Amino acid sequence: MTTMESLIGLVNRIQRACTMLGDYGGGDNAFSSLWEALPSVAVVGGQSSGKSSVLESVVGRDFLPRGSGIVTRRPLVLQLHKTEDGSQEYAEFLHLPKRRFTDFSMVRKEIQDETDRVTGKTKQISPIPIHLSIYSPNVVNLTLIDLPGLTKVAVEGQPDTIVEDIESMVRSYVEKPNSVILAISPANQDIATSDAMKLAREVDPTGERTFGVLTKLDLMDKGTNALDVLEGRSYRLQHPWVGIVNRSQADINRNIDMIVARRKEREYFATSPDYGHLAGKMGSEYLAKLLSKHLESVIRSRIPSITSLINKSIEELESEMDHLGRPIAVDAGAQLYTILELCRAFDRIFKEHLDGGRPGGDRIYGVFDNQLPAALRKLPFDRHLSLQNVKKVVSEADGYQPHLIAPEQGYRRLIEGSLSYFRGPAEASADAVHFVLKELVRKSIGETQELKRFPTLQAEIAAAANEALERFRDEGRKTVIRLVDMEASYLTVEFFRKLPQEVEKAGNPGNSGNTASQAVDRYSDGHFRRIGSNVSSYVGMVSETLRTTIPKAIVYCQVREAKLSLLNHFYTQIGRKEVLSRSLSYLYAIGMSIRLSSY
Ligand SMILES: Nc1nc2c(ncn2[C@@H]2O[C@H](COP(=O)(O)OP(=O)(O)OP(=O)(O)O)[C@@H](O)[C@H]2O)c(=O)[nH]1
Repeated sequence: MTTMESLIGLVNRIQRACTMLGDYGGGDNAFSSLWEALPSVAVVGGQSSGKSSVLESVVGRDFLPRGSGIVTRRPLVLQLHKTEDGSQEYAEFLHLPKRRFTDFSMVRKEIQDETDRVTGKTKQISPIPIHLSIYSPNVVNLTLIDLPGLTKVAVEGQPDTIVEDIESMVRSYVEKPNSVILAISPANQDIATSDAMKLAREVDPTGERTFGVLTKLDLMDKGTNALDVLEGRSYRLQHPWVGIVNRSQADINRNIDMIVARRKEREYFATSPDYGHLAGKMGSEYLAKLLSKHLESVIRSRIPSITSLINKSIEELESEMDHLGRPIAVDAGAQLYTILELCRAFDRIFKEHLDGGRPGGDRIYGVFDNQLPAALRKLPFDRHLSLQNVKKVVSEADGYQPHLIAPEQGYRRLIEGSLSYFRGPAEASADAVHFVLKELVRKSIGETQELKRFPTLQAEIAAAANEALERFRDEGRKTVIRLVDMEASYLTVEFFRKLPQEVEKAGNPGNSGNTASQAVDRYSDGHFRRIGSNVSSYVGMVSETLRTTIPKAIVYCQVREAKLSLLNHFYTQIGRKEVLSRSLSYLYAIGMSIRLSSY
C-alpha cells in the first residue's frame, strides 16, 4: 500500500468508528470533535447541476438514486477504496456490515430504502449520514460526501422550510474548516448565479478549500466556451477549475456504460478546439486524482491533531467503559448473541414462576388475599374514631363557633386523618410483592441450567434484575400512595348528602319543633358517637375499594413490568458496551497504525 492509500484509509476508518458510536458531528464529546477534525470532500451544487453524474463518473459506476425532485435526502458518505486490478468490484454499507453488494442497482435501491427508513416516505430530509464504501480497481482512494442539491423552491408535499433546511444542512458540512468543497456548476448557466459558488464564497472567501467543477461543457451554445471560468478569470480560486462532460440524459437512457462515458469524455477534451490545450487537466478521472492528492496533503498536515484527538476519545471511551463495566466476553460480537440467549433462558424461567408452571407466583396472590386485608383490618380506626378523639377533632375543626347542622369540617378532618392510615398497608403490599419478585429472580437464576457456567453473568443478571425491580417498586409505591391520596382528595358526595337527614332524624325523635332538645342532643356523646360511626362506615367503604385497587396498581406497575421488561435496561447496556468495546479496539488499532507508520 502506498502512503497515500493508507492515509485516506486511515481517515475512513476513523469516520466509521465515529458513526458506529452514533456521532456525526452533532454532540460535543471528543468523538464529534474527532469527526470534525477529519478532512473530507463535500459535494455541493444546485439541483440538476450534475452532482450525481460527477460522483458516478468519479466512481465509474451507476449507483445513485435518480428521479425528479430532491433525490438525495440524507448525506451519503462515500468512501472509495482502490483495490488491485482485476479484482471484483463491490460495495458495502456500514449499516449492513455483513452484506457485499456486487449488483450496483441494488446499491441504489438500498440507498433509497435506507433514506426512507429515517425520513419516512415523506420528502423530508435528515442530517444522519448513510455510509457507503466502494471497493474497486477503477477508483482512487477518496471520501466524498454527497449532499442534497440546493434548491430554490419546495415541491409538492415538502415542507416550506425545505429550502432553508437543505441549505443549512449543506452549510453545516462545508463551513467546517476541514472540509474540501467540491462546488459543481453547470457551464450552460451564468457562473454568477451558481448556488454552489454562492455558498462556497460565503464559507471559504479566499477559495483555499474550494474546487470548482464545471459540468455540461458540451451543452454550451455554439460559438461560446467556458475558458474564462476554466482559466480562472471569471472566478478566482486557489485550485484550478476542472471541466467535465458527463453522460447526457440520452446517454443514460441508452445505458451508456460508465467506463465508455469516461473514454468519450477523454476524447471530447483531447479533440476539443477550445479545451485541447487543457486536456490533461480536465475530466472526471483527473478530478478524482486531484482531489485524492489534495485530501492526502490535508490529512498529512492534520495527523498530529488527529492523533491527540484519538487519544482523547480513547480516554473518554475507557472511562465510559469503566462506568458501565467491562464486557463479559473478549470476542464481543459473537458472545453478545450467547449472552442474550442466556438472558432469555433466565427470563423464560422467571416468567414460568409468575405465570404458574413453577411455584412462587402464588405468593403474590397471597399478599393480596391475606396480607393486605389483614393489614387493613388491623388499622387503628377504633382509636382514631374513639368518642374522645372524635370530640377533640370536631371541636378543633369548629373553632370558636360550634357547628350548627353537621360538622362538615370535622367530618373531613376525621376522614382525612383516617385515610392516611391506608398508606402503610398500601406501601407494605408493594414491598411484599417486591420481595416475592426478588426471591423469584434468585430462584430463577439458580434454576437456569445454561447460566451455571457463567458466575459473572449470573451476578450481572441478578444485579440488573434487582435494579429493575427496585424501579418497578418505586413506581408501584408511588401509584398506591396516589390511590390513597385520591380517596382523600375527593370524598364520595352521596355519603355526605345522607348525613344531615340522619342527624336530623336521630336528633328529633318525633319532635321536630323542640330546638332545645335538638341542641342538647347535638352535643351529647350520642351525637359524637354517631359521627364516629358515620366516619367509620365511610372509611370501611374506602377500605373495600382499596382492597381491590391496590392489587391492580401493584400488578400493573410491578408484576406486569417484571414480566415485560425485567432485563430491558440490561440489554441496552450490553449493546452499548459492545459498541463501545468495538470502537475502542478500532481506535487503538488506528492509533497503533499511526505510530507505526511514518506519516
Ligand atoms: N449533456 C450533458 N448532460 C449532463 C451533464 N451533466 C449532467 N447532465 C445531465 O443533467 C441531468 C442532471 O444531472 P444529475 O447528475 O442528475 O444532476 P444532480 O445535480 O445530481 O441533480 P439532482 O440530484 O436532481 O440535484 C441529467 O439528465 C444528466 O444526464 C453533462 O456534462 N453533459
